[in-house]
Amino acid sequence: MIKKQNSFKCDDMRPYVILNAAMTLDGKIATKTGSSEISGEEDLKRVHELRRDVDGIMVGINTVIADDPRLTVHKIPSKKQDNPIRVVVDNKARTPLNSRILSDDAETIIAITENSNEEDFKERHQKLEKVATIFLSGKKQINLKDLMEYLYIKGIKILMLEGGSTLNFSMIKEGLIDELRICIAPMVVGGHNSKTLFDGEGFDFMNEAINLDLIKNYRLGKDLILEYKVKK
Ligand SMILES: NC(=O)C1=CN([C@@H]2O[C@H](COP(=O)(O)OP(=O)(O)OC[C@H]3O[C@@H](n4cnc5c(N)ncnc54)[C@H](OP(=O)(O)O)[C@@H]3O)[C@@H](O)[C@H]2O)C=CC1
Ligand SMILES: Nc1nc(O)c(N)c(N[C@@H]2O[C@H](COP(=O)(O)O)[C@@H](O)[C@H]2O)n1
Repeated sequence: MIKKQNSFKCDDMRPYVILNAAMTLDGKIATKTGSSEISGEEDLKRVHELRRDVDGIMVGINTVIADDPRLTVHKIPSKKQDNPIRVVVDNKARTPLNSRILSDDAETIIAITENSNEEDFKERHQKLEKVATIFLSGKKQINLKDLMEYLYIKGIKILMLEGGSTLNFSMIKEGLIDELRICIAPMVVGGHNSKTLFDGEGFDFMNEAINLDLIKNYRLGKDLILEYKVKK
């Protein structure tokens, strides 16, 4: 159980953030059509043990729309209390009301902007308010640092980030990721439009890169697991 370990701490008023993802050898986290079943059975078990051990789990809205994830602990024996609080980063309140993430398996927090020019924004906001906890922040884009502070105050001390690639890049660029646990599957799918582990706007030069320390690597079934700490 990782909750009891002291190494999962950061100095700021924010959760310790672990990015977990599965990618193909060519760095893709989904194919060009959005198909994303990458991990082998053993890796999925590892992922669900991690979900059980964290306080919260966060994804971007495009992941909710593409995958309709549950984000619960359901691949290992578990109780309802094992499910982490689910968090969606969703500027324009686009989370579909029939999403599995809104099930009563756990609390769901949807972070949306304070205002949006989008048609029906207010109406969508009001509907979501009835089925989820709403966190308001930012004018056009969620302020991720404010969101992290809010989650910390809510009691989320360890947060698992489960993608997708746009949110992954924003989080690491803002210095909000502490650790990465990456499953590399022995597969190649190609495609210049296929999502990679980090997309977003990217950096211009190598000297801007985020540097990592490899702390652990091991085989798990057919897959390779790499664990890194982000150098501060
Ligand atoms: N293999 C794996 O391990 C995983 C694969 N995936 C795959 O990733 C793909 C989705 O990734 P992607 O399309 O990049 O989308 P994301 O899931 O990263 O969602 C990105 C969206 O989040 C919203 N957002 C709000 N605030 C921010 C912020 N501050 N920074 C960044 N984004 C913000 C924006 O949407 P808006 O402005 O509209 O609100 C943005 O377009 C899917 O195909 C999914 O299957 C996902 C997770 C894991
Ligand atoms: N670790 C991992 N391996 C894969 O192969 C994946 N496709 C993902 N995807 C993430 O898991 C979500 C689905 O979760 P549920 O099983 O529905 O709870 C998906 O949305 C991605 O965040 N992860």
